[in-house]
Amino acid sequence: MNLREKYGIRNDAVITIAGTVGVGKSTMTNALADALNLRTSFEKVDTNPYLDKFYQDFARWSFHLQIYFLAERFKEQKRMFEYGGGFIQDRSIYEDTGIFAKMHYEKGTMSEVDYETYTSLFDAMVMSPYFPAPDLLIYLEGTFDEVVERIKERGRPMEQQTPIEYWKEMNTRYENWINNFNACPVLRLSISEYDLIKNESSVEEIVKKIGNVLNHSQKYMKSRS
Ligand SMILES: Nc1ncnc2c1ncn2[C@@H]1O[C@H](COP(=O)(O)OP(=O)(O)O)[C@@H](O)[C@H]1O
Ligand SMILES: Nc1ncnc2c1ncn2[C@H]1C[C@H](O)[C@@H](COP(=O)(O)O)O1
Repeated sequence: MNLREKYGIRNDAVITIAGTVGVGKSTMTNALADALNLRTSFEKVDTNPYLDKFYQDFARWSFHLQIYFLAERFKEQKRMFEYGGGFIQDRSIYEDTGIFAKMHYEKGTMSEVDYETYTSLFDAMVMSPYFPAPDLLIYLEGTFDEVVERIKERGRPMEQQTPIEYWKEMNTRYENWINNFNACPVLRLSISEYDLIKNESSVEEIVKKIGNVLNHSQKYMKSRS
C-alpha cells in the first residue's frame, strides 16, 4: 500500500502549497507529488518574460506581471480541471491577489485603475467553473530570518538585489492573509518541524497530517460519497 492509500487520500485530490517567497513551496510540491504519486503544477520562473524587469522597476511592470501570472495560473487551473484533479500545486492563485497585487497597489507601485482592472478580471476568472477551490491549502511558515536565509541560499539574482524591506512587508502580509483565509481547509506547517532535504522520511509525517485534515473536511467527504 502506498502512502496515499495508507492515509486515505484520494487520487483526484488538489492540494495547493502557499507561503512567502523562498519558504520551500517548490521543494514541498516535489516531495508530496512523489510521495502521493500525484501530478505537479508549478509556476514557471525561468520563462517568465516580466519577472526580471519587474524586480528592476516595480511601478513600470507590476500590472504586466500580474496579468501574466493570472493567465498562467488560469491555464494551469484549466489543465488540472481537465485531468479531473490529482495535483500538488506550487502556490495558490489566492496569493496573487491577496498578497502581491494588493501589496503593490497599497505601496503605490500599481495604479488604482490598473488594480481595479486586475481585480475585476481576477474575480471574473475565479468565479468560473474552472475554479473550484482546492481540497486543501498547505501553508508553509517560517521566521523572517529563516526565509531570508533561504532566499539568499537559492541565489536568484533578481531577488538578491531586492531591499530586505520588501520581504519583511511580504512576511507580515502573509501572516495576516492566512489568519483570514477561508476558501478551503488549511494545514499550517512550520518549516522548522521537518527537513525534506536531509530527512526524506519526514514526508510521511506530513502526509499523515494531510490525511487527517482532508478526512475531516466536509466538502472532501461529500464529494467522495
Ligand atoms: N525543508 C527544507 N530544508 C532546508 N532547505 C530547504 C527546505 N525546503 C527548501 N529549502 C531550500 O530553500 C530554498 C527555497 O526553496 P523553494 O522550494 O525554491 O522555495 P519557494 O518555492 O517557496 O520559493 C531552496 O534553496 C531550497 O533548497
Ligand atoms: N503575483 C505575483 N506578483 C509578483 N511577484 C510574484 C507573483 N507570484 C510570484 N512572484 C514572484 C516571487 C518570486 O520572485 C518568484 C517565484 O515565487 P516563489 O515563491 O519563489 O515560487 O515570482
